[in-house]
Amino acid sequence: MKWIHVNARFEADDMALAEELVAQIFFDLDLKGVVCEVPLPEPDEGFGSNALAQPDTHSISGYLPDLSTSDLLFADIKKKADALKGINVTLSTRIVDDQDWAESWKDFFFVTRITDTLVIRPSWREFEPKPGDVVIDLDPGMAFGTGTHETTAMCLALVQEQITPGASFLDVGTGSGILMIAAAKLGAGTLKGLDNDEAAVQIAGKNLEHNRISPQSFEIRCTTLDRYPHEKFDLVVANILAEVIISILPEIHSRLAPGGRAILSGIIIAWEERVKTALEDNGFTLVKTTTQGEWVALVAELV
Ligand SMILES: C[S@@+](CC[C@H](N)C(=O)[O-])C[C@H]1O[C@@H](n2cnc3c(N)ncnc32)[C@H](O)[C@@H]1O
Repeated sequence: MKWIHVNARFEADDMALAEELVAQIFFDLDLKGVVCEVPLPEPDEGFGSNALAQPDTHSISGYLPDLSTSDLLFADIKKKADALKGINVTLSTRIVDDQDWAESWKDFFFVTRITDTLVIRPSWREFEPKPGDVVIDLDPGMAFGTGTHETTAMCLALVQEQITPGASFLDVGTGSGILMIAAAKLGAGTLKGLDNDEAAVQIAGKNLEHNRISPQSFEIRCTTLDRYPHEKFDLVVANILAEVIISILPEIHSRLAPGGRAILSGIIIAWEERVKTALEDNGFTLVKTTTQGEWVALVAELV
């Protein structure tokens, strides 16, 4: 089958907000394989043949099936992109084969050291770990969560910092399962994850198995938190948009064990204060704030 690769290059004063708004257009119109391509610093030396070209501009890409209705959909993307205030979007398209697009995003995913000891290794790249390294082997497929996005990187570092041996862990919006794998390798006891995207649930399960996480120790469901059983967890992580986080704070609250903590990420700086106010309104105490680029991650516990 043929697909139309749609690329939206964009420029704005607030690039994080622009990324979110342009990506939302792609998600709303149900484009497949949506990825954000962000210029990254050059990968570390020593990656040798792994060091492939990186994007030099910010862009969002996605795929439409090449059907008779595709022109209408593309016109809709253009109309919505043109309506974004203060964001200059340039759209381009090209026809590709199914096999090409399923693999093309891999060129932009490298071995990434998140903390002194926590490393993400894409399953198709080679890496020689140092003594003490905790390595997450990942093939995110079409699910979000490669570790290179600031929101995920902050979550990973905070999971490493906040996890206690044997802790029960819940990942709300698990995507590729990257945070569950990190939690398992850093000593969590039981691991539960959920995502409202069935494809993510499948990919996450495969990634946990690939990392030799015992199937008895984890469970991943396709659902939302309001429909999730009322179990208690020592650590709950949610890397979702700020609006969603605010709406599920009561659900998170009721699933925290005494002394438990929540790591909340996916919050652009413009939303930081609103999330902090919502935390207070919902009976949480803020423990820590971290920032990377335009993104904020918060750690909170019950009052
Ligand atoms: C930003 S990604 C985070 C993925 C991964 N946890 C990480 O940190 O990289 C958000 C994930 O949440 C899922 N999601 C979005 N809204 C959700 C909701 N209301 N309930 C459950 N999952 C949701 C999406 O499908 C996506 O996989």
